[in-house]
Amino acid sequence: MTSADIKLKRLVAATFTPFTAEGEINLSVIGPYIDYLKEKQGVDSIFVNGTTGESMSLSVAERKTLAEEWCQKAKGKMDQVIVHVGCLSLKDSQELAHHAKQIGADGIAVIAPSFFKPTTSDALKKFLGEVSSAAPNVPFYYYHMPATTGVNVLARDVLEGIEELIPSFSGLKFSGSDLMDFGLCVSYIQSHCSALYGIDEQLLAALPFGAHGAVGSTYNYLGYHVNKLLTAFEKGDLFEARKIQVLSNTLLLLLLLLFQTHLNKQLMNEVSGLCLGLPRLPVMPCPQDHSLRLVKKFHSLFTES
Ligand SMILES: CC(=O)N[C@@H]([C@@H](O)[C@H](O)[C@H](O)CO)[C@@H](O)CC(=O)C(=O)O
Repeated sequence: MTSADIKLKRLVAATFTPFTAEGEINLSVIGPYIDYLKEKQGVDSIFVNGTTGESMSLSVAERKTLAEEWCQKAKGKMDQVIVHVGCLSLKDSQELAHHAKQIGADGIAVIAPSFFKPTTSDALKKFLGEVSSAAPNVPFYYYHMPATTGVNVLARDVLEGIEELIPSFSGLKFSGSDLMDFGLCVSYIQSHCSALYGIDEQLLAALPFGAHGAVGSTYNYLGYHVNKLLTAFEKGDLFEARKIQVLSNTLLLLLLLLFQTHLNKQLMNEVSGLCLGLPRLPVMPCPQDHSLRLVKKFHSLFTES
């Protein structure tokens, strides 16, 4: 049995891209980062070069180098590495998809292009199909994120008939707040496919709709706690599950009030002790007073209780 036969479930950390002080990608942190996720957060799968990983600010060459390192260092440690290969250019996406296949990625994910936007589900499906044709046997995930891409096509319309176009279709990462659409996607997909929810602050609401797991940035530093939320939900202990969701949302409320990718990354730097560096422009570095407030909140909620 290969990892491709194993359904993607539970928590998947959307990883940050480590940068050096000079703003170059920093491969040396990736090994320790994977160990940290596994040992301290109980996270067994990763989603690399996504939104949290600032993929759209990386060159194709950087994305390849990073994907290679993540896959190599994750071998024998992580269950699955999903490489996001979506780009504005179909050619770039195909090149990354083909590369992901060569390096043995467990899956690829593709977000809708957001400059020239597909305006119909058919146009979007055609784009996704063309990307997957560059890596035909690699499990394929559609990455739905309408608020960020501005592509307001219902996910269930994208999924309709997708297996004919993409035989390797394996599921979707749904980073949208329309739970009706999400629920319909869950009921539509085949049993070997995964529906992964991507708005961390609403995870508990997505579980009764049938989410098989979740992909998100906060599982980098809250994985340990959110794993307990999943277990509580599975046991039917909604009181405990709600308690954990509210605790994590109390932190996220502050994060969202001040939100920018920079803060999220800074929080991960502080909590994990890893040196992931600053984000890349146009994302600005985190003002120190914000980061101090956030770290204080994190400790008061999660380490002092
Ligand atoms: C807009 C955004 O960054 N969304 C995050 C969430 O995990 C998000 O950070 C979290 O829900 C806090 O708002 C993920 O959906 C993104 C993600 O999984 C990725 O990095 O590809």
